[in-house]
Amino acid sequence: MTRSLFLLPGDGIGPEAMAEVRKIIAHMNGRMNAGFEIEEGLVGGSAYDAHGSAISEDDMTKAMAADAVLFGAVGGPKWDHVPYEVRPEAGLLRLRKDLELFANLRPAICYPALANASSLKPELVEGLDILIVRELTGGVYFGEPKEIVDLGNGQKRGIDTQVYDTYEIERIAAVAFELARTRRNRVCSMEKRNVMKSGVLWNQVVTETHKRSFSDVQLEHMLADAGGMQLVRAPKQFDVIVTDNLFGDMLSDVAAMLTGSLGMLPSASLGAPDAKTGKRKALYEPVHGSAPDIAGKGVANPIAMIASFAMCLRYSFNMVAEADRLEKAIANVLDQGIRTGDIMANGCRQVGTTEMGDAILKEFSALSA
Ligand SMILES: NC(=O)c1ccc[n+]([C@@H]2O[C@H](COP(=O)([O-])OP(=O)(O)OC[C@H]3O[C@@H](n4cnc5c(N)ncnc54)[C@H](O)[C@@H]3O)[C@@H](O)[C@H]2O)c1
Ligand SMILES: CC(C)[C@H](C(=O)O)[C@@H](O)C(=O)O
Ligand SMILES: [Mg+2]
Repeated sequence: MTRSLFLLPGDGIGPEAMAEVRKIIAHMNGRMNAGFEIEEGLVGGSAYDAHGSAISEDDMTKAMAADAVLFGAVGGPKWDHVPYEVRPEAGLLRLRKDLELFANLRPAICYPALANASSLKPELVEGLDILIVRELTGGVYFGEPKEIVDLGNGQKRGIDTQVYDTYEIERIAAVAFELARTRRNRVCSMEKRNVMKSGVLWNQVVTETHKRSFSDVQLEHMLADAGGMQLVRAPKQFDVIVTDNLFGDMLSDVAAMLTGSLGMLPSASLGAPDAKTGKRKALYEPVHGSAPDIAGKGVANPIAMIASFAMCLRYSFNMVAEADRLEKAIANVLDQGIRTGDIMANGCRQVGTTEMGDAILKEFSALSA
């Protein structure tokens, strides 16, 4: 059996973190006969430097054809002044849109060993396990018009448009409710119906979807600004949070700090299952960016990238035992007091990206023996 993976390491710390996943894949192919077939492409600034666009048509075709895409990170100051249409982030947005990856799962789990690394008091985050389900192909990210117009009087107007159709809200709500059933059975939907028409519709459609098909799940609605406040006041009150593209972007960065560092948060971006094969397009990416401030220094935390690969094993290949073991390996390494700089604490041993990756691979290998 072959399993095709398309790797897009990207820019900054993306390639550094991806190198650690590549080692795990090689181990799984060698020792477990996993049959991963890897191809690699360029995305973001590195693609722009090579051919003037944020992703080539050839690489888009490969991403479309692969069983799963693993994505590092894109962006950085070097490309701050390239045209907006070909900026590094445009490559990621095109992948999400063209592969129709509408459901972005962003779990925020506080590993017991990291309760002290969070900016919140340890008792607020100990045992935290929440899942942000972010709508990923709609809203203000993609709505038209999206432009800067010259008003002719020395003024310009920047316009972004928030748009949501019923079906887009229904399908993301259904994903959240289904996932809640496998967890603690609670969903909190966040929007701003007090100021946004799209928020009014979001609230109505989530309520109707719940009533129609998921009334066994507990549903709560919260205004997104209050939701942000509640996330830092008492984060453990949440199980699954479902929200739109922009609120989901912001709230997941907030949730990242509950877990200790942006370097800890993985994500899975999933499409709808194919009607015939049941297979879904999928891209796995850490929540963090290219971290220009630490890129090239070999100090980045590779855990978000490795945990994204664990999500890939679970959601794209149904390799649930392997995914569990990889996550357990991460937890064990943290328990041993091994830390990258972003999660460093007193009495722990600080290591670089490669050593952290090696330690996780060693533990994973031991757990798999
Ligand atoms: N998915 C993506 O590719 C993605 C996501 C977010 C931001 N970006 C892009 O990345 C660039 C930088 O953005 P930013 O600085 O706002 O966000 P960032 O996530 O790159 O960095 C924010 C802070 O977190 C730290 N950090 C992030 N990941 C880390 C890791 N794995 N280990 C240790 N520390 C880590 C960084 O050092 C930095 O101090 C921008 O061009 C932005 O558009 C890309
Ligand atoms: C890089 C950027 C386009 C992206 C987003 O805004 O969705 C990032 O911040 C994320 O969280 O994945
Ligand atoms: Mg973000």
